[in-house]
Amino acid sequence: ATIRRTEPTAGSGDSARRFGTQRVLVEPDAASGVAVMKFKNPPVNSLSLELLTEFIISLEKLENDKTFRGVILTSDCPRVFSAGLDLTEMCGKNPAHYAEYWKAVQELWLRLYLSNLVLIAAINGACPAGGCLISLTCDYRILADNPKYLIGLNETLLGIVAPFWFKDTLVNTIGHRASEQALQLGLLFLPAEALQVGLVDQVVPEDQVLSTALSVMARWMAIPDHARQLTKNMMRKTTVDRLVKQRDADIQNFVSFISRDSIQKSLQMYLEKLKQKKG
Ligand SMILES: CC/C=C\C/C=C\C/C=C/CCC/C=C/C(=O)SCCNC(=O)CCNC(=O)[C@H](O)C(C)(C)COP(=O)(O)OP(=O)(O)OC[C@H]1O[C@@H](n2cnc3c(N)ncnc32)[C@H](O)[C@@H]1OP(=O)(O)O
Repeated sequence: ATIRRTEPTAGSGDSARRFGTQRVLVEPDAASGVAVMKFKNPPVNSLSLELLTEFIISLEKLENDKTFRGVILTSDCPRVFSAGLDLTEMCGKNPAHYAEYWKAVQELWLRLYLSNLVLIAAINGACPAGGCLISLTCDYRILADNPKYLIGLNETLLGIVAPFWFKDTLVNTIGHRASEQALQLGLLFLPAEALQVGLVDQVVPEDQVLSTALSVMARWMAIPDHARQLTKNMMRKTTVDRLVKQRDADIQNFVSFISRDSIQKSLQMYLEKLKQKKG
């Protein structure tokens, strides 16, 4: 994917010069050092290999540009933050594809979880599974107060299992017992429930999600970067190292698990159910 620059919006000067790729729009504001990164992979921002790749490229570009200290992650698709991993990448393909795909999922999580940037999730839509994982890698989560916008790691509902580093990320956020129950039951939380269990930090009216994210960002960016980054690293490095130490084994584990006939059947049935839902 190539990074494309788009013309700055009228009268906005350089700081609003947008860039991005086909599926990841980046609206940087150099004056504040904050960029808004919007997923644009309609209809549901499913995390396809292309979106994962573009996401990693755009994140790396922002991390390498010292103008930017904070990034707000949000969706350009209505009603959905991200539907999670793209199910079509995990069924009906071959082991080599599964390995390539999973490596990209690992890479995105590794880069987000230990990012030196302040990352705030402005969750303006449904946020299941892989979408929830992305929000969990952020430093702060704001969810729109819409009962249709459920959030959680619902993998067991599909007959699959969230890998240990998904689990670790959830445990680090809501604690062990709450995670144990949420993961086994594949819980999708309503906004008020997500707030109560600590899965999100704030629930606000839908039209205030971005403005709230911008004001929270200002608070986090008031902290000296180096001290905040060292603290974030201290909090998260043990969790990250668990995957780093066994990335290849994790890929092999994913490939053998996802390739099982029973798992393939579950995923196919789940995809069919999603399509029937519309009928
Ligand atoms: C002990 C450990 C052992 C092993 C573990 C190790 C390895 C195993 C690991 C396995 C993987 C685990 C991690 C998996 C993470 C995931 O993210 S799996 C994906 C889970 N996602 C979901 O369950 C969400 C499914 N989608 C929805 O619920 C809804 O689509 C929505 C609420 C997000 C939006 O609803 P609507 O706006 O009504 O849209 P539609 O449902 O009509 O969908 C529109 C369109 O998009 C297709 N689609 C939806 N979600 C996905 C998806 N995730 N991937 C691909 N495609 C998706 C849907 O089928 C519709 O398609 P069309 O009908 O328009 O063709």
